[in-house]
Amino acid sequence: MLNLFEREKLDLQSLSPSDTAINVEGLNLWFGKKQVLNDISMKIPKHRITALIGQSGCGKSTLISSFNRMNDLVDGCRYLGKVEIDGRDINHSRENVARLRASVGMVFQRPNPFPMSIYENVCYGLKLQGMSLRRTLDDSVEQALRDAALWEEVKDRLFEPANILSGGQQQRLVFARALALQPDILLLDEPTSALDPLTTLYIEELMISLKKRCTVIIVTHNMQQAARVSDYTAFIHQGELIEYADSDSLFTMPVKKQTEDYITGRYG
Ligand SMILES: Nc1ncnc2c1ncn2[C@@H]1O[C@H](COP(=O)(O)OP(=O)(O)OP(=O)(O)O)[C@@H](O)[C@H]1O
Repeated sequence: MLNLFEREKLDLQSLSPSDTAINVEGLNLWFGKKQVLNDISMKIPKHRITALIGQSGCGKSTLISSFNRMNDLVDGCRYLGKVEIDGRDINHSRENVARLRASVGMVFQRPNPFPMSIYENVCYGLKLQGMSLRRTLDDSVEQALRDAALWEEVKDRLFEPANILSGGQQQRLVFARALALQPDILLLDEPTSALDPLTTLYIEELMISLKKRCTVIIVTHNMQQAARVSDYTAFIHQGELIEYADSDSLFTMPVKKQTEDYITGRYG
């Protein structure tokens, strides 16, 4: 059931620009004096799910946060190297960061609905973008909630506070909030680690269905999850990209010993 959108394997080394969602070239990143990312180069394919795995503190969240410049919010952060989206260097001083963050959405580990109604949560970003027509907002909210598989559960209480929802419902609400902006890329930072197994399955199916319309990048500590949902997996160790391959190969025939040790639970 989960492999509905299986496609041919792409050669990650020679991805064409039209197949590339994000092109990372020689990315180094420091928080103060501490180097957290070390010369990372990788091309992330469009309309696929790419998983980032690795020990706690290896730099996974920092790496995905460099895809929508969330690290800009951290004092003392500096970087060298390139992150290109649609051929644009997103770190260029002329980059419109608000527009970047709308097209590269992010969902975090813990559901973080805003302290407002379910409806207002979903249309928050749309209103910021200037959408004000009630009818258009209503349609967008309904569509985003349907896309996040939450509509049926909330359609009769859209104007109630979002915090009355269960944890799993709140996480789907956060997905709806990101999806309402029709992102090209969705960054998911351990999106199911606070959820029960059934809701996790729900969210995994949602991720797979999202591939049709956007590129999904997921940070996960759950190896089974990475193997189940992702097309490609990158293993990161102490800020370095150790191995990056299609998930079938990486999980069944890892090339590097460090990858094998990690996926077999010998460390981490
Ligand atoms: N805001 C920050 N200021 C300073 N150091 C930071 C900051 N955020 C992260 N770091 C450090 O950068 C390194 C990488 O952290 P990061 O959160 O990217 O790792 P991770 O692989 O996502 O870890 P986890 O799996 O535990 O979430 C860690 O050593 C962490 O302490």
